[in-house]
Amino acid sequence: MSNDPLVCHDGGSPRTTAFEALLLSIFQLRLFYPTLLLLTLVSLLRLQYNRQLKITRTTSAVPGLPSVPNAHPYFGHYRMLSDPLRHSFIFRDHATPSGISSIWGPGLKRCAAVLQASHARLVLRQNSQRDFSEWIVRHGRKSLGEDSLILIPGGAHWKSVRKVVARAFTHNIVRDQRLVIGKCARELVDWLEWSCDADASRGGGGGNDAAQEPIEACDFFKLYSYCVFGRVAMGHDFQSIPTNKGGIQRPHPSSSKRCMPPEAEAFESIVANIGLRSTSPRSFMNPAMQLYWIPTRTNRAYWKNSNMVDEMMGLIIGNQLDCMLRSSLQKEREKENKSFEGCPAGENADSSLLSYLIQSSLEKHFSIESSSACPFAASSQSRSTLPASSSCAGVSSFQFPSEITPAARKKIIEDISKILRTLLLAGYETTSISLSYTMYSLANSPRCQERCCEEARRVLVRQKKDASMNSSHSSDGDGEDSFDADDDDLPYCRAVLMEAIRLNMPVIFTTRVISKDLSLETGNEDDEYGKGSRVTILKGTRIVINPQMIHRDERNFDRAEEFVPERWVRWDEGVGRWVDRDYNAEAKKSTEHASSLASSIATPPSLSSKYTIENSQADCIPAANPANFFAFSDGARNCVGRRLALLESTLLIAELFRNLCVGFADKDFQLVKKVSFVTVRPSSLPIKFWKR
Ligand code: HEM
Repeated sequence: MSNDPLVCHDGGSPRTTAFEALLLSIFQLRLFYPTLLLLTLVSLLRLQYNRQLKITRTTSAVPGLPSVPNAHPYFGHYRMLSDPLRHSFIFRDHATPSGISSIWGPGLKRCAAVLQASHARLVLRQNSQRDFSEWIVRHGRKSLGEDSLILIPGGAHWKSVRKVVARAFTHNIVRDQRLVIGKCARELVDWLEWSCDADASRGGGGGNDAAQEPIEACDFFKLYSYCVFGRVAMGHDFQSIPTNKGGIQRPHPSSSKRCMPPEAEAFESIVANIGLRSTSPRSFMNPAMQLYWIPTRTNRAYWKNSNMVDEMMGLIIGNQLDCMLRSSLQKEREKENKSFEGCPAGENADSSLLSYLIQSSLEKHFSIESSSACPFAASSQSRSTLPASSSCAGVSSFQFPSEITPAARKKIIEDISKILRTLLLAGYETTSISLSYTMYSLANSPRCQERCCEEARRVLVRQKKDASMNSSHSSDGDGEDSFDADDDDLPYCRAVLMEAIRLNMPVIFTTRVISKDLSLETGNEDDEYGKGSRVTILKGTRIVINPQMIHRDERNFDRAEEFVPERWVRWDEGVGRWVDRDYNAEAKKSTEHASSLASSIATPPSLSSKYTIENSQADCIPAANPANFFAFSDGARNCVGRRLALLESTLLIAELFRNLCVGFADKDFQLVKKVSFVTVRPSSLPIKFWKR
């Protein structure tokens, strides 16, 4: 028997009571209208989807240029381009002979992609407007602050923030940090050498064939870049590189992931969070991922990590600021001949880039607020401590004050904390990924490892000789020699890094929105476009620049797919060292005396005769044009931390290879990459080191 309440069971026709009829109508209304609404929505979405599909498949984003087919209707080509190795063919195969194609960006944004270095250079040098998706900007700003240099699209505001940051990264300021960086490199290599000995004593033996614990390259080099960032940019030691000090046995570098300081893990999780919330389609529909105040597990973890990073940065910046204030007061007192206790012993007010950031930030506040309230004007109850020269007149007459108002102190700490978050995001992973790619390239090239070793040993010997003559040699205090050199002293090691990131770039791609119509050449002599033909790309179009594809194109570099550091440097017999190659001078010389060029190549010293043939083949490569190298981008919006990245990576390469060799833990290793947020990294790169 049916239990349906709407059926009469007395044998007659079904009857409904008034109440049941009401229920029925509500039930019907309830389902009918939402269903109707849903169906309408789905049809509209389908219509829109088909429209976009038609547009993206059939029309060119930039008229006059070949279009890359099969764009995703909502994400354009961005998703496809995000893995430059797998998808590079869609640029090359669907471009004009001079390498320009037309693509759709997310939300049907009009984009042109360029492959030729001269086009990329033109775009980067003429424009400083970069754009990210609304979602990335929204979540990025939440985590990195409103004024995050990376996220500001361009314009006057970007210029003023960039000025503050760029001042802390000038050539000389970064160069002054070489001893601090050299010491970090020495500590990391000391740890590795200790692990090689430990492996050997456990029966692993030495050399390439020995069984050793594999080291995950990215995790391992993160410890180094975190250490350098802490000491150089913040004047703080995070102790991310384990030492044997204090009698505690350090772990093997194969477990480097577990050595990450908690603040570094917290920061990484914040960065991963930006990526998750702003690039995953599932997150867009999930209110708990979009609204930070909902007490979900992800949001609670986010706030916990964010507070941890804020607290750590607040403490470090506050200490440095107070120290600088005390120093300033000390100087003032000294002038007045009064004794005063300044910074505690060992604390140096001007030791790190942080001091320059603080100073630039003070100057910025100072000049901005000079017309209204000066941030350093002491409150009514405290004495006026501004030195006479630091009146609120402007930057040029700036002198560090000895006291500031509590509100100004808080503001400065907040501002610098945001700048440091951005620098950490931009500099920490990029450097560790670059070093990992360098190990990948060197593991494939024992020949280049040997040349790095030769250069590192030679520079160290010369350094010792110079030091014994001047008797001002600095040692790291542990009886080990570390480099008192910068990357200009180690051109071969620097060339190795440049060549490694030429082939494998840590940053996926960059974009510029062009501010005025741009005319680019589209053809060559023997193609359908013809030499001299041009296309006009309209103002407001987004230009996509994928450096790795530009770097791997024969139009821009000879033997583009090969790892040949010698394209950047040559051996100079006269000075007895590697020197940077002068592309323009060599290009001129080669057209004038083509035949005499090969015979003019000097033979560099070698540790063995093992690689004689390969070395001489490498030495014959034409010079690379540095203007075609975009790993740090170009123009006004290039990488602000380039100097630091080059210095820290070069010093580590020299320190590593003077006594060690690198190889793959697995002999059949194949590089597979993964995209995370804005970087492309090896999904895994297990390597091993052994002593020479
Ligand atoms: C090998 C390591 C590095 C690589 C490959 C790299 C690469 C890049 C690239 C490609 C850009 C984008 C520029 C553009 O859009 O045109 C960039 C921007 C930036 N980089 Fe680096 N970078 C590295 C290390 C660093 C370091 C160590 C720092 C600082 C500590 C840093 C700070 C920045 C900042 C702040 C920006 C944004 C500049 C702006 O928008 O004006 N980078 N970097």
